[in-house]
Amino acid sequence: MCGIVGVVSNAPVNQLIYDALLLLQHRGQDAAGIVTQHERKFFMHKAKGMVRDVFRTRNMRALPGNSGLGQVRYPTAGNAASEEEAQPFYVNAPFGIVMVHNGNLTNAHAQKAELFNTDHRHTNTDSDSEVLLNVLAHELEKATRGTRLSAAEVFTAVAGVHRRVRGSYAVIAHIAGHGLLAFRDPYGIRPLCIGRSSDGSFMVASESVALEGTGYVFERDVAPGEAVFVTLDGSLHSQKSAGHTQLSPCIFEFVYLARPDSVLDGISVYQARLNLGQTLAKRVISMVPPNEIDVVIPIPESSRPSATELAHLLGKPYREGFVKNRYVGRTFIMPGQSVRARSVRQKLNAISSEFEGRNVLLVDDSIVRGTTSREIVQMAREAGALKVYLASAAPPVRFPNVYGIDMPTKEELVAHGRTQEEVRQLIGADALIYQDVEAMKSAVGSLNSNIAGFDSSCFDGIYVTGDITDGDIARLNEKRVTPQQEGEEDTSRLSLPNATSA
Ligand SMILES: O=P(O)(O)OC[C@H]1O[C@H](OP(=O)(O)OP(=O)(O)O)[C@H](O)[C@@H]1O
Ligand SMILES: NC(=O)CC[C@H](N)C(=O)O
Ligand SMILES: [Mg+2]
Repeated sequence: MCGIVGVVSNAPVNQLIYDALLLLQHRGQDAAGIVTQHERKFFMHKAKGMVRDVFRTRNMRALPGNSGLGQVRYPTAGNAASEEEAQPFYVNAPFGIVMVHNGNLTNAHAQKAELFNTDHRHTNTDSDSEVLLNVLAHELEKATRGTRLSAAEVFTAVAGVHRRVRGSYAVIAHIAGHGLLAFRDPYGIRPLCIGRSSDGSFMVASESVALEGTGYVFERDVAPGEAVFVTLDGSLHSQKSAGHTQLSPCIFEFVYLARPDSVLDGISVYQARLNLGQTLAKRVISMVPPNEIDVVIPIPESSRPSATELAHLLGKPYREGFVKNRYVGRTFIMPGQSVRARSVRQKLNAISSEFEGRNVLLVDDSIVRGTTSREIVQMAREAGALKVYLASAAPPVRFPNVYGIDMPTKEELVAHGRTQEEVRQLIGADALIYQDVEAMKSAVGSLNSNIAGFDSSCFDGIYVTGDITDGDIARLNEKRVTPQQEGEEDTSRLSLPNATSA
């Protein structure tokens, strides 16, 4: 995941894009970038870091113009450390295009070769997004050969992109002098929505929170396989540009990635998390007698809605036993395992009085590598808990994600190849209760009957774009450079002796 935003307005957009990126910061903390357009010229600033650190006043002043786009990056392809892979990406022909991408292509290697061998286009990084931009540019060149650019040519080009690329892609591109283009892959794996302000200007963004927080009114989601083109004078054109489409959003957006105050594809993320808490309550009651639980404690931040609902249904007090340092970012989306492990204790601290002499039920939204849960269970014991039970509002994460979440190999997932009992021992809990896969799908799916299904591949191994083989996964990881590969100690796989001696 990453956060993306694009705007066509009749007033300067630099501050507006900055504000929207701040509202999407939870989707990417590694790099940020903005491009604006003024008199057919693009102005860009991008760098590694969070939005507040990347944009100083002098950078903001150098972003003039009434249209533009931006991104916050969470690297899931190429080199996490590379400044050059921060987005937006730019190509000068045809017309001049800048683009931001949320998602991951699963055939970037093949497209890169085709770009080089057949289209004679050079890409200079290992980013799949640079490949995607060059495919778009090539298709736009083909569609406009000998004609002027209008919405029809733009949609022909996007149809060409759908024919060539596979994987997940929510995209916003700006074509110099012409307009803003947004499109979503045929499965709508990553979210994208569109809104309008009272003065008639448009915003396209990953999540509705970015619209609401900047004074825009949510209008609708971009449909899977649909392309939307807003010309610089503010007229909107849209067309379904992909053949077969089937809305199958990533269920992990509802579990963890998105902000709870967003509504994605007609589903309130907050309500989805409450529902997950309800179904989890049934599992908890079947595994731990409620009279053995004194208190329900969430692991901040994302598990809170599920934990409140769970506590309510169990009839147990809900208490805040951990305080989160708000200046430490989200641990799961940090690149590199050792930095993630260190961050858990920097980020969360226990309030001993909530634990002393009590049997506590800790609730998290998901257990991925097990980094958070193992530390937290130890901290609860150190704070004086008698029994420490752990419940996860999501089922075990057992399969790699290829659509833009940083879970590239199954080996690093704590539940891969292990029984629930083995995971419990590793984490050191007295009981471990996971959500059931089907219960998760119906808890979220019941909130919008128009959604045929979800991409739940990290839980069930079913990839909505078709079979993904171990070879594909290995190839996707071939070009990845993580901080570990740049010299950090690799502690990505939890091992049993460490866990039990703790
Ligand atoms: O098993 P793990 O590999 O540790 O990953 C899972 C944890 O990571 C996330 O928290 P994070 O700190 O990223 O964000 P949050 O504050 O939104 O909960 C998630 O909410 C879990 O707590
Ligand atoms: N997670 C994402 O959406 C990342 C976009 C792109 N694949 C990158 O790594 O930069
Ligand atoms: Mg968390």
